[in-house]
Amino acid sequence: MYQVPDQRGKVAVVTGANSGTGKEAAKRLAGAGAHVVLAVRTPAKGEQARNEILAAHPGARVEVRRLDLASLSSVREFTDGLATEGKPLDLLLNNAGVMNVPRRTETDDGFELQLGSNFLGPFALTVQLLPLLLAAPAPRVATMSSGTANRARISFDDLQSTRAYSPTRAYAQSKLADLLMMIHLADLAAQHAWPLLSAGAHPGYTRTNLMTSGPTLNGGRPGRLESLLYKIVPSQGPEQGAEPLLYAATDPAATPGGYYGPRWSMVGPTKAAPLPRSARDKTAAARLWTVAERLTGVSIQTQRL
Ligand SMILES: NC(=O)c1ccc[n+]([C@@H]2O[C@H](COP(=O)([O-])OP(=O)(O)OC[C@H]3O[C@@H](n4cnc5c(N)ncnc54)[C@H](O)[C@@H]3O)[C@@H](O)[C@H]2O)c1
Repeated sequence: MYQVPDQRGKVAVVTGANSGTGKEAAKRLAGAGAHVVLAVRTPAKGEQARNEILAAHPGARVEVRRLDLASLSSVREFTDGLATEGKPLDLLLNNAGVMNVPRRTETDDGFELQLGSNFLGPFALTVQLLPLLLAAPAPRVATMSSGTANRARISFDDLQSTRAYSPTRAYAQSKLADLLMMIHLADLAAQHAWPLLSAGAHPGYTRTNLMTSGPTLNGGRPGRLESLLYKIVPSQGPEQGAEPLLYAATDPAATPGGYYGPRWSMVGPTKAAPLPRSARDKTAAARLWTVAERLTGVSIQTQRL
């Protein structure tokens, strides 16, 4: 089991912290002494997670705040709330995500739902939190991707899947976009000499709500083939699934632009997972960052850094 180093005195935001790997990461950070903000779409579910964390770690500092990554105004409300309080932010864990949404759906802002929730919302969140992150001595942004990013491509000519929608392709694209964001943020940190470390993770096949609330290999209800695959493909619990993300967020050996995977896939978490070839394309990373700035209206130039 990965031992999270002492986090006393640190403030952490974990998105999607009411379930799965997010709840586990929040629990482990709180157990290591961090003040953890559970950033959740449904506050009642966040309160339930908070109670569970407090039951495991009485006296832990855990608070619930509403954040809907599928809404830029909700992201703005969330970051404005933290900015008003002005506490430096040590850790941001971009964990939340939706997978294989069966039919093309749009966010409040007109983005394809998986791109919006998994990438554009987290992009706006990350950039808007930069002033608080850069006020901390050694801030980190850890971003959750997925093994599906390995076979993804960014369709710059149809980013929002308006011409053709495939649940799995749109999910994989959003997770590759997460990796490109992580890489470009690491490059920006180097360029600007920020002390910020940006690293990525993928959990490996993990038994969470993501796997049980509808998503399947074909984006519909699990068929016989999927049900069989779920039984035979090795999977793990959220306790293990959260570890690569926790490693990226807290381990002294994690490196800028590092990418960490599960132990059983023989690539980590103490060793970097191989970055998919498409995630090593720095031109694509810079291009996607510019597209995200245009789509969200959020950029580092408009932040007080
Ligand atoms: N479970 C796996 O096998 C697996 C594999 C690869 C990658 N992942 C990634 O791991 C991350 C965590 O997923 P999980 O497996 O714990 O599943 P999960 O469904 O338990 O957790 C996802 C969380 O994201 C939250 N979320 C979804 N949309 C949101 C929104 N618009 N605003 C705020 N929160 C939102 C959900 O409420 C939930 O708390 C995701 O990014 C997912 O893509 C999971």
